[in-house]
Amino acid sequence: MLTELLSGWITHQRWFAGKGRPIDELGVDSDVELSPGLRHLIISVRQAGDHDRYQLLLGTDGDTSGRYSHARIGGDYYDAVYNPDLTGTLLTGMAEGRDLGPLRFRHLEGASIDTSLRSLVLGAEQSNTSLVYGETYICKLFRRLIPGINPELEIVTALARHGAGHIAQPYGWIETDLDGEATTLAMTQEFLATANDGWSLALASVRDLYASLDPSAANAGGDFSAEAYRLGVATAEIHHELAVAFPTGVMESQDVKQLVEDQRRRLAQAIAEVAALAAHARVVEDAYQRMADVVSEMPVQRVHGDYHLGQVMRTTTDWVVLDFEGEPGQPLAERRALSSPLRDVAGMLRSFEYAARHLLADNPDAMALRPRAAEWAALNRSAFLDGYAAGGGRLHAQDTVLLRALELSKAVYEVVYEARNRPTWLPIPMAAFETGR
Ligand SMILES: Nc1ncnc2c1ncn2[C@@H]1O[C@H](COP(=O)(O)OP(=O)(O)O)[C@@H](O)[C@H]1O
Ligand SMILES: O=P(O)(O)O[C@H]1O[C@H](CO)[C@@H](O[C@H]2O[C@H](CO)[C@@H](O)[C@H](O)[C@H]2O)[C@H](O)[C@H]1O
Repeated sequence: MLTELLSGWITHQRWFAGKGRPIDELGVDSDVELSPGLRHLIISVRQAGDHDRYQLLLGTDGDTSGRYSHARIGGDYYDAVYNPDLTGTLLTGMAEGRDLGPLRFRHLEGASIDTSLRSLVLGAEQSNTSLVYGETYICKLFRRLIPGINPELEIVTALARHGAGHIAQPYGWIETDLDGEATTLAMTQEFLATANDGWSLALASVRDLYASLDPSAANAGGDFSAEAYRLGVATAEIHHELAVAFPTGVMESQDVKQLVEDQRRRLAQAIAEVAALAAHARVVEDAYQRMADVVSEMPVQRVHGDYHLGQVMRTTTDWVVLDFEGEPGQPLAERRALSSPLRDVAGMLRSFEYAARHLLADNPDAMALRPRAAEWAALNRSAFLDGYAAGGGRLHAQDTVLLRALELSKAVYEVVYEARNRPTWLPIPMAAFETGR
């Protein structure tokens, strides 16, 4: 039976958020034939009181033995995102503004979409699945569905309307109604074919530093700091554009204290899930307390919300920011809430730490390289912050306290994320609580 096959298969998918917990029930909420051999499913997964919905493209043309055996779900079914003979229907639907049962395919006003292009699945570590059509479009299928308009679509279309730079142009989307709310299922954007993502560029620089005889991060051939500076400038500019396109506000002391309480609750939840974090609770608590004591007025606005080196791409001319979705797994209201732009700054600073430390794992010279890793992270941290200030980003004296608390808060989130998804990476965020910064 299809639901049994899906229960066995879904737990092995990178984007499945309920790993490690048994599935109590899996049901099909919506099943729409998009074209012969291709069905669009929305499924409900119930686990220990939690209810999550996911979408998938189900290939039913029986081609599971050969080309799509790697995507086999079971029986004659497979994950049809891998079949370019079938996925063209998504582009055609958006280009033509089709309605198929409960599914609505839409394009932006004036956008013309080339429907002849064939897709490939992007082979990235992802929470969603992206299809690249030719070298022109990227269509991201949001796997785990949260009722409401996806913040990515909301933000990118608003920024495009304001003529903002630093974004990949949006073309179209697919939506349906979930719990009575219009809910984004997929979104198509310009594919930046010649760009490199920040994570690979940063790792190339770290690799170069570790291999070089010159012990200084600034002198090594793959110095990243000029890019970190430009990224800081671009980040400040995108924050400015977000502040123009959406409402802004100032959080008063009382609300800051409430925010700190929320962070404390998240820390307690994280400790309940990852016991090793308990040993570091004091460091995090102290930083949160300082935030509650010192931060009296905090400017807030729409932000990226899950900003890291994997979310930014260097084109030949500039940095482009992707994936304005916020932290996957957080409730939509939280992801859309106004927040300090320094949350994004903190996210990127954490990412420099990740890049520096990632290549130490399994490295026989790890002990000797540790000071270089620290130097690389410090150099790029400071270049990014300089760029952020130069680009008009707000960074004042009291912000040091806020930034520290936000960095540790992000590290707490990362501990849970890694424990669930990549346990061997856990030491990277754990190290955040040991440094004396
Ligand atoms: N518009 C784009 N052009 C080129 N590559 C992209 C584009 N959007 C995403 N990517 C690639 O896909 C990766 C993951 O994209 P992202 O939007 O962060 O997905 P997810 O939400 O699943 O993490 C990026 O790191 C980048 O390599
Ligand atoms: O990009 P996503 O929206 O899927 O974000 C999630 O996955 C990220 C990893 O893919 C994760 O980011 C963490 O690992 C990165 C290196 O892979 C590192 O650069 C980031 O600083 C670190 O937070 C992100 O937290 C998670 O939400």
